[in-house]
Amino acid sequence: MNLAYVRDYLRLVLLVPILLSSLLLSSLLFSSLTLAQQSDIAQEKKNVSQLSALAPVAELSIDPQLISLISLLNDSEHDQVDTQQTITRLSDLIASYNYAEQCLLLIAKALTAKSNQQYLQATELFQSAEQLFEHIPDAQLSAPIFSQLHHHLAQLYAEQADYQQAFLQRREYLKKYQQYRKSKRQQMIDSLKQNIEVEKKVELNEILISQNESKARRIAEQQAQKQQRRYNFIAILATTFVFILLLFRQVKVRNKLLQLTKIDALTQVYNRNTLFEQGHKLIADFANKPSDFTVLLLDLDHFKKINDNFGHHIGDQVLVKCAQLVGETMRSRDVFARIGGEEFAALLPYADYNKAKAIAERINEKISQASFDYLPSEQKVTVSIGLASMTHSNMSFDELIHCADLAMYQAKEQGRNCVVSYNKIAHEQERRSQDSGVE
Ligand SMILES: Nc1nc2c(ncn2[C@@H]2O[C@H](COP(=O)(O)OP(=O)(O)OP(=O)(O)O)[C@@H](O)[C@H]2O)c(=O)[nH]1
Repeated sequence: MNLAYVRDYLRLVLLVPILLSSLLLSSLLFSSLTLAQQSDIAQEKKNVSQLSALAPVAELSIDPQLISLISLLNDSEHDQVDTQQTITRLSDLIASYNYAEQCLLLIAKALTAKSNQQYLQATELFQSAEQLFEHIPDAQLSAPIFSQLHHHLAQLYAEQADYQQAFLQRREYLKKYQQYRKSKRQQMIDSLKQNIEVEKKVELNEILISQNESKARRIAEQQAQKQQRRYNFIAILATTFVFILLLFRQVKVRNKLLQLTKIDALTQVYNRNTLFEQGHKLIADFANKPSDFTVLLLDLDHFKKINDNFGHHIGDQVLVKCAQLVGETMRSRDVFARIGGEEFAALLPYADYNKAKAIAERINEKISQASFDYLPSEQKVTVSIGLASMTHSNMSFDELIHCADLAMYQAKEQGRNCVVSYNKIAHEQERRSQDSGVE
């Protein structure tokens, strides 16, 4: 009991002189303040109280000049005159400053006072600055530029042997420092996350771009293929067209050649081959189905004289004209041909003797009465015609032609420009032979 009592007593005895000496020191320091400095502090306090009326919550903007001023002051080798001038200059802007800027200006002044070892004044300035903390967002206060206030206050309190306050300030400083580190770390994490997100987005964007490119390439390829198919189709179409054109041309040429083999080049009527071909065919048809069939053989009279007198080319024109005149007399089913030189033949199916004779006489009349522009008017062109009709179905075409030929020669003998029927000759011959037999 006694020992504890003695210990408490000693503590009290030690504490009282410490308190007394600190009070004495404070009063001495206080008295050393100049009147001007006191008025400064008063002004600062007034400004603080005025600004307290406003209460912005969002992070406050800070004049960059203040930031560089504080960092200069934190440099132990700073130019005091220069920094003092800056403080004075920036103090003029106090009316336009927000809480944070006000606070930093106070911190700057406090740092100046502290470096000038005006600890009491520095403490008061730091305290005034601290009062503004309630108007500044917590996140902003954890920044070293603000939180250093606690560090300096801790030093100043320790200097003034106010260890409790020093401890509290130190603790506050560490707390804010931790907060600041934490928020910085979080910021870094957020920034990394953001970077990762951005990278992901960039990657995704690149994938999308490459997908779009490959899609565009695919579309272009498809279009090129489509175009190629179109070209191929056009090429095939053009080739087919040309092929068909050539085929038609070929057919046309072939027909032309075929026609040339059938047609007489000068008179454009059938030639000898066609006549015999058609004649054999008609004879074969009539063998199955007997009907009237007559052949005319025509030979121009004294044609040699025409050639000799007027020239071969005039002879040719006479041949052409005569062929044309005979052609006009033919029926659609008749076959008319030039069998050589100035000799022609006509096949008249379904024509009996009388009908054929009428046709032959019509031909005779037409040619003899025709006018030939290139011949003198007195020059007449006549034709001798031999006529032979089928008398029985066993008669061959060659026989029929031969009979017509005989009749034609008879017509020549009778003085030309006439029609002679083989049937009549045969009949005459028969009658003569009968007469001679009777005699
Ligand atoms: N211009 C021309 N003359 C031809 C052609 N073919 C044959 N001749 C001529 O026809 C003439 C036939 O003469 P001929 O056989 O003596 O008969 P023709 O003078 O008509 O006397 P007839 O038949 O007895 O009336 C010949 O002079 C041939 O040269 C031809 O294509 N063109």
